Amino acid sequence: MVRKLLEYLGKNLNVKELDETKESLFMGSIRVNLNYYPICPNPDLTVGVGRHSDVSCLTILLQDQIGGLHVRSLSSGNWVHVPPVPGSFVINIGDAMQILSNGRYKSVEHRVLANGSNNRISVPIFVNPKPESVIGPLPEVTANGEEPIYRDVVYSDYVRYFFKKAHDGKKTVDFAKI
Ligand SMILES: O=C(O)CCC(=O)C(=O)O
Ligand SMILES: [Fe+2]
Repeated sequence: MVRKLLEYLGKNLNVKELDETKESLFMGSIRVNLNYYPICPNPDLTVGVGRHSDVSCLTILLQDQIGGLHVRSLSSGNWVHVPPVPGSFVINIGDAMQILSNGRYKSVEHRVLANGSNNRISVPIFVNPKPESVIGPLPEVTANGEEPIYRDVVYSDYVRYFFKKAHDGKKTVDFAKI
C-alpha cells in the first residue's frame, strides 16, 4: 500500500518509477511508534501531543475509536478534528516529502488533545528516507528550472534537529530552507 501511494505521489513529481535510489529516499527506513494517552485529570490544562509535523515522507496512522487528533487547515489555519473511522488509516504527508517535492506537497501540522474520560491508543507508522540519505528537492522537480527552496540535508541531521527541541508547529522545515 505504501509503495502504491508513493508511486502515485511520485508521478506528480515526474518520478517515473520507484527504483532503488528513490525507494531509499521515500521508504528507506520505517519506524513504528505505540502511543498511549492515559485519561487526563486536567484536559484543559494539558496537551496530548503538541503541534508538529512529522519528519517522515508519509505517516500511516492507526487510531482507536476515541478521537482527539486535529490537523491544521492550510487555507484557514483552523484546527480540524480527524474523526476515527473504523478499519481505516489516516495518511499524513511529512516534512521529508515536502523537502523532496520542493514544497509542492506540504507536511500537515497536527496535534492531539488530552482526554478527560478515556484512554487513547494510536500507532503511527513513519515511512522515512534512510538515515544516511541526503534529501533535497528532487532533480525531477527542478529539471524545468524551478528554483530549489530547500538545501540538501542529511536525513539523520534533520531528525536530530527535530528531537533536540520542543514541538513547535512546522518550524523544523526551516532547518532545510535556503
Ligand atoms: O496519536 C496520534 O493520533 C498522532 C501522534 C503523532 O502525531 C505522532 O506520534 O507523531
Ligand atoms: Fe505526528
